[in-house]
Amino acid sequence: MDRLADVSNLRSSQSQTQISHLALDIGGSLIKLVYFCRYDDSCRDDGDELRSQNDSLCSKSDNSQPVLEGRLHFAKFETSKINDCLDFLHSMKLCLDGSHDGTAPPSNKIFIKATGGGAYKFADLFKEKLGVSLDKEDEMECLVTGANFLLKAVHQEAFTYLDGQKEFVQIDPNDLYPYLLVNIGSGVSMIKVDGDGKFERVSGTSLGGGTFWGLGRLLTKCKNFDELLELSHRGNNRIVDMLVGDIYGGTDYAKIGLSSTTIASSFGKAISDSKELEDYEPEDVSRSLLRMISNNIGQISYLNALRFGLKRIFFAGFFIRGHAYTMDTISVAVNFWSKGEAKAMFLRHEGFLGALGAFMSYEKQCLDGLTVHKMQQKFPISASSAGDNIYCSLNSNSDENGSIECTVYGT
Ligand SMILES: Nc1ncnc2c1ncn2[C@@H]1O[C@H](COP(=O)(O)OP(=O)(O)OP(=O)(O)O)[C@@H](O)[C@H]1O
Ligand SMILES: CC(C)(CO)[C@@H](O)C(=O)NCCC(=O)O
Repeated sequence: MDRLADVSNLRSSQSQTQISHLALDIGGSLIKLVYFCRYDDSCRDDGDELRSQNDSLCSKSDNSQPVLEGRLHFAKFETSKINDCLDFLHSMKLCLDGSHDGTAPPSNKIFIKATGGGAYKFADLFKEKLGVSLDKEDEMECLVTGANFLLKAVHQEAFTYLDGQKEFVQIDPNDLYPYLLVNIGSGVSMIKVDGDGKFERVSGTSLGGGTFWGLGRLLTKCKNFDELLELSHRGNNRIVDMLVGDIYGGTDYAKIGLSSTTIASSFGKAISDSKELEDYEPEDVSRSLLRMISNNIGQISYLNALRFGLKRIFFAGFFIRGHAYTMDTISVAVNFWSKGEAKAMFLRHEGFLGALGAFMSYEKQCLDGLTVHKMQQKFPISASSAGDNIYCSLNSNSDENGSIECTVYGT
């Protein structure tokens, strides 16, 4: 599978840096990792590595002095290939167990923050293979913490996408709430967010990314997710979908606001007796499926936004993959149903909300402040917990392979 960063690159970058904190989000389809690599030469403390949560992770320094400077890195693995992830983590062993400097804590004291269902399902496997315990954090809470962090602290994190146009949205951290967070993973969660730690999961649907990938694999014989997405670029859904015009003899049904090109029934043309699956192009099937799932999520999201009077909807989760057609379809659905009242927005770190939230929970417990910054520019922003300082921006070329430069400050 594709990975955010090839494991060999990750390994070579590790040799120059030290991984001091790591958090995992183990979902139904993908495992997401967020880890902090300190810059060796800028580290102000004595170099404690990832340790037990009660131990020296909580390094302190003088007032507002940087205690760690480095980069937040992101990586992902397929959950079905969890052994690749375990191998990768095993390759961090030197950092994890502190054996390089003789400060290794007893293995039963090593904790890694983890969220998602896999934090429960695979806890024994992590213990058995790596000797580490997973310190479980609630999935919804992590999603919200991750979203709030990104939206408040990372410059140019949110954007709209309509008619092929991507536009970054300036978020005022003092005027962020309330909003609807729609996380499209294997399944979909819709969360009304009212503040830091103030949220309610108001809806969800099982027709999500897992449905697109699962049905798409069966129907097109694609071997991986990217191949399926790639196919959808080239397809024409009108071959598979039944349009209003197909039913109305080529005309609009203007009285109820439906144009002839509106999809009346996803996959509706496949009812034809004269065609079997082999007679359809996989490209067209993939496009129709992507449109069906994206439309449905866009519509349910809008209805939930309407239910609670929310004007802003942020879409996240790895289903999106920054894919133009997916974002366009979701945006059109929100725009269509809300008659232009509500706005669909997307996040650059779409798939890492949960892992970031789990990472931030180290901060709640012991780090005094995670500060993310860009060399040239600093944006002072109040952070998720009182007293913290977050200065932040994102390295401008950063996409899903991106890392974020940051500093952990002591107060
Ligand atoms: N390389 C990939 N391999 C498999 N699925 C991918 C890939 N890239 C994107 N996806 C899509 O992303 C979805 C998973 O997204 P995400 O990682 O956000 O959710 P998850 O945490 O695995 O699921 P859940 O939260 O429901 O447990 C997949 O179902 C698929 O639609
Ligand atoms: C079960 C979770 C929360 C696991 O991440 C997710 O896959 C989900 O929100 N599924 C949708 C379940 C539903 O509300 O119908």
